[in-house]
Amino acid sequence: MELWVRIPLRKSHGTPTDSNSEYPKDSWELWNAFRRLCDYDSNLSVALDVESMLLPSQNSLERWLGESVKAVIISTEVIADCFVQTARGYLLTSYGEELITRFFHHSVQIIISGSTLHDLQKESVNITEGKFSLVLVGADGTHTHPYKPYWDYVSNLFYSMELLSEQERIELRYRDRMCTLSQPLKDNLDAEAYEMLEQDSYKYIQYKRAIARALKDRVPNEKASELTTVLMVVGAGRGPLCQSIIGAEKTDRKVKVYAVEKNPNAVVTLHDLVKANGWEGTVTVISCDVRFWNAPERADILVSELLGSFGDNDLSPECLDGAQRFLKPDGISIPFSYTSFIQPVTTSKLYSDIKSHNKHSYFETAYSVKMHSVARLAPSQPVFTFTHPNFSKKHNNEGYRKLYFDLPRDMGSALVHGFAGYFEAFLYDDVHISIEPTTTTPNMFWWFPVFFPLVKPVEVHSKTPIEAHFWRFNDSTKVWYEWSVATFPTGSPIHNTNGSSYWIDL
Ligand SMILES: C[S@@+](CC[C@H](N)C(=O)[O-])C[C@H]1O[C@@H](n2cnc3c(N)ncnc32)[C@H](O)[C@@H]1O
Repeated sequence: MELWVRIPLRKSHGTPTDSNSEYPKDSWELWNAFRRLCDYDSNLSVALDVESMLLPSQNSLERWLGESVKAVIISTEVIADCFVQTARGYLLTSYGEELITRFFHHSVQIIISGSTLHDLQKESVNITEGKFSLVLVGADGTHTHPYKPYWDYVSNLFYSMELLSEQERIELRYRDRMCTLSQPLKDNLDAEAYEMLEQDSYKYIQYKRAIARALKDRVPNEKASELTTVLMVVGAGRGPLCQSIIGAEKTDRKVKVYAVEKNPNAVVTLHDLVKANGWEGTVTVISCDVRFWNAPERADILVSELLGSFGDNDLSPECLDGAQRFLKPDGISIPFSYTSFIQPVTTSKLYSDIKSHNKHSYFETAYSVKMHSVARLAPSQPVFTFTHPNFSKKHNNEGYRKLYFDLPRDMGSALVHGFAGYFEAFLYDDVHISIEPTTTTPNMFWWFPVFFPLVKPVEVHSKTPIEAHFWRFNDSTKVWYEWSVATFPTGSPIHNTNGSSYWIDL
């Protein structure tokens, strides 16, 4: 059985609960109290009752996008308020337009309730003005159904929605589908994964830009015909970064490239690529794990793309620590720095999906997911930063961060189901790639965000910051993250202690 609870969309200012009334001022509190009593049962959803098109603040509405909202109920009276009578007839105002279209994007049903308020025979008018103009009567002056104008209102909003971009259409089938994070160090990527990876042309454009700048800075114009720059591609895959280097050769710099790759299947394709392009004199293919390779000479530039959705989670720090042995003391690493970010989110959908497995370890695992039904509760903040090369003898790749997130004041309370994770990487100078929402590289699609769930969702209030703790640990065989929330009065236990549920093999 599925139960949809009809909740009015209401939030007035002031304290969440008025002491004189049983009814909370913020109807989200009502919903939250009820589903908490039902232990966050995933068969419980919301039908939001829009009482007026004079809506609560954007921030408070935002919370509902992460909740399991199945329907939005709009009464004919509310819609009638959107018809403003003018000298030329009726015009529709844009109140509520954004709310309804945002719910359309989440496949929420719109229910029209109440009796019809427009006597269309008398009020037969043609409105063609403005964005929301509608025809209230058919060409022959009749309507097939008395609710047609209300249906027209809603469908007009639907048809005036912006079309999805090509990329959004491709990504539709990945929305809110969680996958365990790949481990390209332990496992070998298959041909399909390389195929997808290589389609992300914007990433390679940025690499090409970074490599060209680094080559020019390394060798001045007047020495371009004399000096040869040695580049090592660490984790060359099937060769697109070698192509970026050769493409960057338009800088007229002479280059010698070592392409190191540990996946024997990718190495076969890499050899073919070198042969097909006649690069034998420029590119040497090395079939080896870079951590155990003895390079015949030192490199000027290390080029790598060993980044996971959370930056360091594909163990780029550990691999590049191994590779910098053969980098010249003044050598360059592309990327030279990367940072992970987290932000607290409400996402009933992902929480229910994890809960359905009925296994504690699933709540202590990070997932890659194209988040869609999600409310981002506060701006993201940096967690771990790694810079390369790092010749300091003391450095280790463990880390700990305590972060405070403030909910917007007008948001009201919210439920945190976990954290969305992202990365931003600087390749060379200011050339960067990012999936962090405020600095994201447009049209890059290979990396989806990471989701770190919480075993029990944590309730937070706008006056109390969310206190999050993140750790990165390693031992001789693996790397893992631990995380917890210590927000008063609830908080959470530490997740994934000692990497008991989720880890990345070294
Ligand atoms: C994300 S893919 C990137 C491939 C390619 N550079 C590109 O950008 O299309 C990472 C590649 O690094 C390889 N790799 C990971 N760790 C490595 C290591 N320690 N030594 C050599 N190759 C490694 C993987 O097998 C994989 O082919």
